[in-house]
Amino acid sequence: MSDSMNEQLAKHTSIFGLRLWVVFCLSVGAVIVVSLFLLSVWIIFRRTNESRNPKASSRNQEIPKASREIQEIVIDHNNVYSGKMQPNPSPDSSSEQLIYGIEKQTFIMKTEDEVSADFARIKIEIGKSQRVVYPGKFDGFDSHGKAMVIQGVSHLGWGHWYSLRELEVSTNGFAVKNVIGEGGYGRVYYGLLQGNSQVAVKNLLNNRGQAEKEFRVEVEAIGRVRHKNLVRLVGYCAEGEHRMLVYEYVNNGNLEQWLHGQRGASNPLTWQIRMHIILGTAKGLSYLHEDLEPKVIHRDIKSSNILLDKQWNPKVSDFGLAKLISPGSSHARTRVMGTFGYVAPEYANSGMVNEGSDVYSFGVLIMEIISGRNPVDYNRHPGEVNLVEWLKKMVADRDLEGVLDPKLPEKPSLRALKRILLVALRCVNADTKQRPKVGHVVHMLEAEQSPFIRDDQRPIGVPVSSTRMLVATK
Ligand SMILES: Nc1ncnc2c1ncn2[C@@H]1O[C@H](COP(=O)(O)OP(=O)(O)OP(=O)(O)O)[C@@H](O)[C@H]1O
Repeated sequence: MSDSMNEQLAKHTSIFGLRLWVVFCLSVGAVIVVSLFLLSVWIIFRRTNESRNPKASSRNQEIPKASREIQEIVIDHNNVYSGKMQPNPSPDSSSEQLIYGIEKQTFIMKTEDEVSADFARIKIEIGKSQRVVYPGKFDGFDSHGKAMVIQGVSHLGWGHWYSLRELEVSTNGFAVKNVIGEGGYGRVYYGLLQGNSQVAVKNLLNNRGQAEKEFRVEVEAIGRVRHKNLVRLVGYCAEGEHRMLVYEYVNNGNLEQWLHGQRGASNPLTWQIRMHIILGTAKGLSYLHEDLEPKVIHRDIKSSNILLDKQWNPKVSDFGLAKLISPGSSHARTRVMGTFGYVAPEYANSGMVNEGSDVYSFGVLIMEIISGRNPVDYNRHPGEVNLVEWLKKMVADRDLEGVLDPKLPEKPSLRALKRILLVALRCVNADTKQRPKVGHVVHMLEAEQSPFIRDDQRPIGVPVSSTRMLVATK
């Protein structure tokens, strides 16, 4: 049977005298090639169609009538990023800065996937949105990313749309005496709006389109969130080239000033306040990582980005570098950005960012809060320059009390110190998979700060009655 089949297959055919089995193989190959060709033609046709008419791809998503205007903005947003890897326009950034994120770069790279993830997210958010949209006032961004604002005050779904004039009046014409801070992306002014609400107005530097990007990232990352431990973005302004972000005013400075600056020198933070700040920061972060979809990775957790109110509640600020990660993705690949000393090693090496990178920075922040030392301090002895390395060594040498900030008014119990050091060390674990989730950190810290503080947990030299006094008076 098989012999006769072989014979048949070996016979010569009329097609160039080729044997039957050769003809057979050639036919199968030809069918495969033609199918692949047709498939690719179909894919190209679909892509061209979608890029010409993005609405067509979302035809099946129901978008409330009131939100159509925002959908237009989304489309323009997509144009601005153009769906391609953006080259770094900063010619002077050295490779060292690039790897370690010593200096903030002027661009945030987005891959095509990230852009479409953002795109999809915004559409979904808009679909869900119950907020009122004021049609006909804001025309979104034109294809060059410039805001097209029709005269007067307008609103964009969430938050308040401020006119430049309104913000000028509230900040005394952006007076120097109103400056409350200055970051890599612009100056921050104190403002008093009509109705006496206090705000902080961040006037974004228009550095090769950076203002536009910072503006969009912050609005996308925190425009929609409300949490006691996150600075609230109350509105924004985009007129002509101007891009401004308007936040709730947080009235007690930032943590860096309290740990390393004048404020803390005369009135250092107590152990309880420090623990309260750590817990609140963890809660804010866990909200970003675990309660939002897509989750938000802050990427720049550091003491100057932790603002404090008079009750010592910490509020995480500065979402200009935030990254959104869609459900199902374990990480995003981005340009390494952040602040030297706080950036997780794997992120610095590979550009892969996920919650673990924030957890690492948070671990460094805990160490900074306990020790009162900067994450990197070149004024110290060689073995003490890097806070994480120094602290690990101190723990290995069993000199736990040696890590405490000498400015602390009173020392904590050894047990409380051990607990918080353990949390910090776990957060900076070199293996990102071994780091805890921030939600877990919150549980660990809450267990530690339970009202039933045992005697051995009481700060050294502090009577029982004052142990629970969390809010110190200044
Ligand atoms: N909502 C706010 N309320 C009160 N002060 C604020 C507010 N936002 C910012 N500030 C002050 O302005 C300073 C500058 O803020 P900004 O976020 O621009 O920069 P930064 O985080 O200090 O630096 P960089 O952006 O370069 O990392 C803050 O450190 C803080 O002291």
